[in-house]
Amino acid sequence: MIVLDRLVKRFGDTKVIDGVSLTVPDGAVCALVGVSGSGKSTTLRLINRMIEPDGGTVRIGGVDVATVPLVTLRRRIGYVIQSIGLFPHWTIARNVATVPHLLNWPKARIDERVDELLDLVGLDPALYRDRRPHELSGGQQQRVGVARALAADPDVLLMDEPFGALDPVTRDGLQAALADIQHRTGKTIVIVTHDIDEAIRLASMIAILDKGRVIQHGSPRDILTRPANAFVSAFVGGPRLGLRLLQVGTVGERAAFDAAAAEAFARETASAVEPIDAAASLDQAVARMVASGTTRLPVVDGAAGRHGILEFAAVVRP
Ligand SMILES: Nc1ncnc2c1ncn2[C@@H]1O[C@H](COP(=O)(O)OP(=O)(O)OP(=O)(O)O)[C@@H](O)[C@H]1O
Repeated sequence: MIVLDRLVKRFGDTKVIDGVSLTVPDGAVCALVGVSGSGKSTTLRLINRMIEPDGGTVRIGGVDVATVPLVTLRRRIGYVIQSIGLFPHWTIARNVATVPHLLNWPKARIDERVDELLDLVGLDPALYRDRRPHELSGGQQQRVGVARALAADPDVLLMDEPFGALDPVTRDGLQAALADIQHRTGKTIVIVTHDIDEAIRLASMIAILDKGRVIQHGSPRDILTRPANAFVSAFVGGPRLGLRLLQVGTVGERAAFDAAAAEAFARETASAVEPIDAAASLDQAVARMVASGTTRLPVVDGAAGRHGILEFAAVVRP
């Protein structure tokens, strides 16, 4: 668990962090969102002591980070930034192994770890291990940045606009890869983004910052359905609010599972309509409906062992 307690940071006369308190549970993905200059990056950098606070504390797993030697802290906290910062003359393997080298791991253990991590971020070790950074695309380099941050198996991953510079297709791919990595490793992740859609897609909790303060935090659904004030409402809402609400709702919540629905399921699947998983989001369901020109989809709820049907009318019901 990461606990930020009444953090304050001044640069000159300006208080850029003004009493930030926030608790990020183990295994959560917390997105810090807000407009430019609201203090997102500064908050992130206070967590791993890239900068020191003027007031307040950061505790990770109950330990005040101010009491932990910096080398130990860097090992326990992975850090990924937008501009990647790979060493250009080093191979990809050497870049990924930056921290294990510092820790003097034996060569065989380093080699094994590098291959495991390249696999994890979706880069074939045999193809990429011995290349230099300039022989990779921006998206591939960013994957290497994530692998490097995970090298010493940190409990916490801090990410500062990691996908900001990428084209939408590459960004989608990397967001999915990150969600998968988080699912498999259970890391606690704090990610800075100014993109509320990225936050909704990746995060289990969102903290909205404005002028160095957390003005609201909660699940993506809470933030969308119960914005604390007009600022949050304008920030998360606008013309795309309806589409964002679809992202935080699941098929299972809106599908019917009674006897009639089970019969409709059988009819639809008999005519070769592919069922959708009850855990899928409603925007995925609507996308499928639009693409296949239908207003109903058969639904499989694997967890509860039942079949049902999702009608478009149930999706748009308030
Ligand atoms: N080293 C520094 N010296 C002086 N002022 C700084 C320093 N770092 C940040 N600031 C100021 O602190 C405020 C918060 O900056 P921060 O980078 O945390 O914002 P942000 O929300 O991450 O913004 P962005 O989305 O533009 O990256 C800004 O007004 C910035 O100019």
